[in-house]
Amino acid sequence: MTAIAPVITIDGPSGAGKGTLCKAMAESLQWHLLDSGAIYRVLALAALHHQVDIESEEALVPMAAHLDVRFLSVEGEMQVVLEGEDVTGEIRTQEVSNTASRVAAFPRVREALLRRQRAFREEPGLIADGRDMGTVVFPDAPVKIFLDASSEERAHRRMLQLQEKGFNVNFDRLLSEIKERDDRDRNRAIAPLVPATDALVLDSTSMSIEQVIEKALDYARQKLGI
Ligand SMILES: Nc1ncnc2c1ncn2[C@@H]1O[C@H](COP(=O)(O)OP(=O)(O)O)[C@@H](O)[C@H]1O
Ligand SMILES: Nc1ccn([C@@H]2O[C@H](COP(=O)(O)OP(=O)(O)O)[C@@H](O)[C@H]2O)c(=O)n1
Repeated sequence: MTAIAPVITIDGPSGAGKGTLCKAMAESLQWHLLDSGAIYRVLALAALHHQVDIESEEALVPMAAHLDVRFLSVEGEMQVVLEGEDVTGEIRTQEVSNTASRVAAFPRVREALLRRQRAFREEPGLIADGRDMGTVVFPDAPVKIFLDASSEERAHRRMLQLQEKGFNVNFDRLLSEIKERDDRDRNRAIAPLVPATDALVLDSTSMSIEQVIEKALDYARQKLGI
């Protein structure tokens, strides 16, 4: 039997710091990176571009199955290309964030995206960022981390991040959107946002980025014996 590449899954709610941690771990270990949220975001954007009804699972499933998306690495940064167009910035807007969490609630949409996500599993290993990486997509992953933080802290982080990118954002609106999205992600019938039973739960509310990276890398190295 061929050995399959190891996976480190990082799941958690919006703004917990998953993307930041995954990028740092992928760089440190020189492993591949899967940003599964970006796939749901691209699907949401494609639906908006093509005026597909985002309430219609029927209409979304074929889009998900045939999504023409490429993830490129340009000077160490991920570039997202949808149907030949660079949509790296556009998939991070609040409208796309909210639409992504709505299309992600449909079971057959998730099913249609499973194989695409699993294809990222390649040697020497994969760092997988999302909501259901440890529970559904890679249940056999040897290292699973669930990264959390209070909703206020996450909204604050997201506000600073969006402001840095030049977006004009209101904290109260951001907080209520984050809570609404968390509720939808946590309470959906399929692949809800919940820590895997064998995940290390890390609350980053009072931790710096450096502390989170150090703790996660120590834990992963110890579990993998590397
Ligand atoms: N422990 C932390 N303390 C303070 N800010 C953080 C921390 N972790 C991440 N951030 C910042 O919060 C923002 C959201 O982080 P990100 O990695 O995009 O979260 P997620 O992928 O979970 O939505 C980024 O601007 C990031 O730099
Ligand atoms: N594995 C995943 C990843 C994202 N998603 C959905 O996609 C949305 C956007 O994911 P994201 O990881 O880019 O979101 P942020 O954490 O960056 O805010 C989430 O709110 C989820 O609804 C999902 O359902 N499953």
